[in-house]
Amino acid sequence: MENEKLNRYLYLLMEKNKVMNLTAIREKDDIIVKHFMDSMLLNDLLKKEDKNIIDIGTGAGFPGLVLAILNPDKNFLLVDSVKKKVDFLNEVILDLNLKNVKTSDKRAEELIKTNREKFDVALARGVANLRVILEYEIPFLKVGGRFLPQKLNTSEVEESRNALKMLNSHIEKIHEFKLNNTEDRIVIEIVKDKKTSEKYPRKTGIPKKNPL
Ligand SMILES: C[S@@+](CC[C@H](N)C(=O)[O-])C[C@H]1O[C@@H](n2cnc3c(N)ncnc32)[C@H](O)[C@@H]1O
Repeated sequence: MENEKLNRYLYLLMEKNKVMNLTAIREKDDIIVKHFMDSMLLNDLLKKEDKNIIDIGTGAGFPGLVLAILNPDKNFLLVDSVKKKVDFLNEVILDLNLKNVKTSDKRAEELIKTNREKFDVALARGVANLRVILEYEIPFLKVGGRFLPQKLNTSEVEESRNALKMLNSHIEKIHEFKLNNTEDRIVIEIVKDKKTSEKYPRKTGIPKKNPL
């Protein structure tokens, strides 16, 4: 059942990619490894009690839509500020009859106004530097919630110390994976310790222009 849905999603992605630039990765086997398997690395890090999950800058649905298919008992909000990408996500959600996924084409800095401290888990893959995505994501988390950004290595961790402090969060663990038994991948497990000041995230564009 899940496999059928993942296959259909792969098919819809490849079809749409012929007419619009959803992903620069075009070969089927590469899409399976670099998008689908890479997203699945997160699955074992999700806990039974994680019910509400947000994926900011999801693009064509990675990692959020893959995880939503694998976890029909959890609610996912997939966010991307590019409307045509969200239109594609909505087509897939309708086609696969997914009941646990909602979408938004707002920027994170706008969407926060109605979604502050509502999520158990936040996700981001390939969206921006760790310092920047911390400011986008931590305000959406409940106290005790976890942000699980995917990165290729730990090079952005040191310069993110100030952002972690300002956002009352700490790194709990760095999880190391081998994608397809070859490429290194990491997931940084970040826990929110206390409420986030209402001044974060700052206005649209500022987190990226002038990171914490
Ligand atoms: C490089 S793509 C990565 C897409 C997907 N996560 C993946 O790994 O294939 C980054 C996406 O983040 C979106 N994005 C960047 N900043 C954003 C923000 N502040 N709010 C919402 N979406 C944002 C962009 O529109 C873009 O589609």
